Amino acid sequence: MEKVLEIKGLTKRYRNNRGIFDINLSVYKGDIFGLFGPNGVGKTTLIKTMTRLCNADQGEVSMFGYDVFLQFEKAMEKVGCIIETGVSFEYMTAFQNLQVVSRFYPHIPKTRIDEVLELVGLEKYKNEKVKGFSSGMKQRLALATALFSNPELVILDEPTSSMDIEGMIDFRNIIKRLSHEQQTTFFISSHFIHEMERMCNRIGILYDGRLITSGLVSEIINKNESLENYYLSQIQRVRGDESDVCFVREYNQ
Ligand SMILES: Nc1ncnc2c1ncn2[C@@H]1O[C@H](COP(=O)(O)OP(=O)(O)OP(=O)(O)O)[C@@H](O)[C@H]1O
Repeated sequence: MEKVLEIKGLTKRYRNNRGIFDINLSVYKGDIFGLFGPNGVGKTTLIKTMTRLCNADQGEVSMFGYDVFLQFEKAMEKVGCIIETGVSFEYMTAFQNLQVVSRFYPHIPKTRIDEVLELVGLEKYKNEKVKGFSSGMKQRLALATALFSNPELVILDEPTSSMDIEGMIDFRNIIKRLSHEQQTTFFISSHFIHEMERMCNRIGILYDGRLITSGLVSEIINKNESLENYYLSQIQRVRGDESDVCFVREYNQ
């Protein structure tokens, strides 16, 4: 298996002592890796630190064998990202926004604009200004931007947070198709555990800034009824007390 992304001992501590601590993980070609965790556990911090949007205190990150801190441009050459919210120009149409993106990739034919708009289901709205888009439509446009250059690794931070059920299903199908047909590798953060279970083949659980466990979703489901059960058992393990977790279980019955 070809390793596309490797993180070793990555630590970023904010002044308030929050952050991410000693993160170690590997992602392989064609993986759909899900970084799961509730609000505020450090998903965005991890993504920002591994892509150098934030300075790391310690640790190593390599993409395609290149050190992100020492050979940034080489490491990021085949990477597409949406971090926090995708940026778009509100007074331009979806098509014009992608025309702006296309200027950074002069070697890619302009026909790619229509191709990605169709891929994310925005072809009908391509001549509409982004200011009239719903937040789910903006997330689709952000995905089109991230996929424009046909990257081999796509890093997406909470890409479906504003999408409706159709948007989420479309999103899942796009990701699965690209992973299957083109061996595109995905690193996706989310707090939607059921979505992760359906979409990802590998998962890591972040809790209080620490990666408390990671593994293949198929193996986890075989041993536990669901990813949700597994998550609860892992939280219980690290917390060492059962009370809160039992409450969540009972409440769901
Ligand atoms: N610039 C900053 N300075 C200080 N603390 C920060 C900063 N950015 C984030 N934090 C804190 O670090 C922790 C992790 O935040 P982060 O945004 O990475 O979490 P997250 O898992 O992405 O959350 P969410 O799912 O709500 O987006 C939080 O407790 C947050 O308050």
